[in-house]
Amino acid sequence: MKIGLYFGSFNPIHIGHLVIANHMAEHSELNEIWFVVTPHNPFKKKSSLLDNYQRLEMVHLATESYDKLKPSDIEFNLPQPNYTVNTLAYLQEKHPKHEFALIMGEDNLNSFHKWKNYEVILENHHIYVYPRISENKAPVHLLNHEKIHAVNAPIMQISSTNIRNAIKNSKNVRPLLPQQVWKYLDDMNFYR
Ligand SMILES: Nc1ncnc2c1ncn2[C@@H]1O[C@H](COP(=O)(O)OP(=O)(O)OP(=O)(O)O)[C@@H](O)[C@H]1O
Ligand SMILES: O=C(O)c1ccc[n+]([C@@H]2O[C@H](COP(=O)([O-])O)[C@@H](O)[C@H]2O)c1
Repeated sequence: MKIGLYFGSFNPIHIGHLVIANHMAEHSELNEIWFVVTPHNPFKKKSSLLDNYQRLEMVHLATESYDKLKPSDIEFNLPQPNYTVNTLAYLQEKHPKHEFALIMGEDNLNSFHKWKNYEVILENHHIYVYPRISENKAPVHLLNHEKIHAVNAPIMQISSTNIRNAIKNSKNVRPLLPQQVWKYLDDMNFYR
């Protein structure tokens, strides 16, 4: 099977993430999309992060009615911060018959050349990149790389950071989140 790995902090998962994952599941050769919930992105501070299992629960609630979208807690027991190259090696060993590709927004491709062993990732995996509005452009050698594929997915200007800030300021964020995720967040008083 061809699996698209959608790595993220998902703090919280929002409809921007879901629209992209569903687009990839329906309009590419990928059979399934796995949302890999990252305990600790090497480039981000951990302080504003909800607990791993609470973020995983939100991904579970968001994806449970989609056959091709699955949550993954594979990074929970791997060393932190989580370097994607290590997770990919672990996954490939665990599932030798699957072919793993990465899904990432243009914002992540801009800094991809700073990721640990990014050349090794590119040697072994295809990367599907979808458009996001960002100030920087990715380096040309990456944009033209044979393993990097641009995907014409819709652009949604939503971010988890804006959602967290809006909740803190008592704004209504309900349309930006899958309904079950909003209810869970609200019941648990998250991000207030
Ligand atoms: N609105 C969106 N549309 C498409 N992709 C998105 C969107 N928001 C985030 N992504 C992508 O989803 C992946 C996981 O993102 P992440 O969990 O960091 O969400 P985020 O909204 O960017 O979070 P934060 O604001 O906390 O940095 C990344 O590859 C990121 O580029
Ligand atoms: O491997 C790296 O060096 C590396 C550097 C920065 C980010 N990543 C991963 O990229 C993913 C996207 O993270 P985020 O927080 O932007 O959703 C997440 O899984 C991070 O662990 C990985």
